[in-house]
Amino acid sequence: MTTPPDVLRCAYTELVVTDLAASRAFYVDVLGLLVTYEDSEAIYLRAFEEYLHHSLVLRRGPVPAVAVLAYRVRAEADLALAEAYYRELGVRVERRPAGATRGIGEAVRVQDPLGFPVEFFHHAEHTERFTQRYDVHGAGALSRLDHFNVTTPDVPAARAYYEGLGFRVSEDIRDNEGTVYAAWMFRKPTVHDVALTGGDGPRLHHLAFATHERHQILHICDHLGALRRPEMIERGPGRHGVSNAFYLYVRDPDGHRVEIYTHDYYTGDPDNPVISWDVHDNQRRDWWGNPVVPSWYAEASAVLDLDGNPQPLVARAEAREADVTIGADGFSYTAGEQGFKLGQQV
Ligand SMILES: O=S(=O)(O)c1ccc(O)c(O)c1
Ligand SMILES: [Fe+2]
Repeated sequence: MTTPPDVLRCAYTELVVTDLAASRAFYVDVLGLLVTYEDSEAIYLRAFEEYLHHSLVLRRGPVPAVAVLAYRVRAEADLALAEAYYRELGVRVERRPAGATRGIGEAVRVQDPLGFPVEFFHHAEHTERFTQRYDVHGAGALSRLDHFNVTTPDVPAARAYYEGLGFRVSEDIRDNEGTVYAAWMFRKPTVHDVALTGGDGPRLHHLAFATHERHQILHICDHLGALRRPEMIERGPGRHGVSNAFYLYVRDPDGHRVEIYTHDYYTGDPDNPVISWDVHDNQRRDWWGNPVVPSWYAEASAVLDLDGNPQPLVARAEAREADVTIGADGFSYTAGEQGFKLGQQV
């Protein structure tokens, strides 16, 4: 294989939304993202610590979907490496001129081997960084985009593909028979830039923004309560087992899933130990043992191909986590000195 591009981190995604005003109310008024630019067709958003033009684009369209998952690369020269790497993989590759996406320089956009629309860019327009603009921060104050979580049928194959791009595994979920249900992979020195969730795919399971404080996550819950929109809270707040992050999952007006996430850990040393969880460990997905709601396993966002058409799904052939943990997490167990403790039954 040719040399892969030097990926720095996950950088932005573009979501197709059916009601731009309703989405603006959710991402700006509730989640507190900053508007870098907006017009009648699209809104370009960033979080408080971000100085590139955007980390999220909302584009008005007829069907909710994901138009691109974009990674920033270290230098402009990495674009040629990306182009050669993906041409050697035999997938569709497009060069995009600067400005093809507002605020983004020249880019390489591909349909990756897993079926996802993925873009690599270096140059992007700089804008004001609001790190200390506490006069503007709401109580929810998202600081930066943290990761993508993608649903894909074959987790080991997806892991090998991302390892080819220089990503490393921080944690995974597997069973004693060797089935891998999920894996977390990183370029920036945190738990992940991308997580691989075993399931029918390609789909986007969620995008995640980081906050600095747990109280900011709690405020978002209180804010949704005040709007009488508790149904937008899908899972959490809680403490993850994998990643150790404090988390909340909310669903936007189109059902796109957004995680708000804080307190994971540093992974930057070359000997960072991989943590493997037993799929039956009732604390893997919620450290307090709370069950995972069935919709969290079942639902995810469609992704578009490079022509803007929804990608057909490939069914997962191996066991599904929601099946092997009976219900959401009923009859799971947590092994320990006291023997097995059964998880909550749904
Ligand atoms: O539910 S898990 O603890 O496996 C988990 C860990 C980290 C994440 O970002 C996530 O979405 C889910
Ligand atoms: Fe996540």
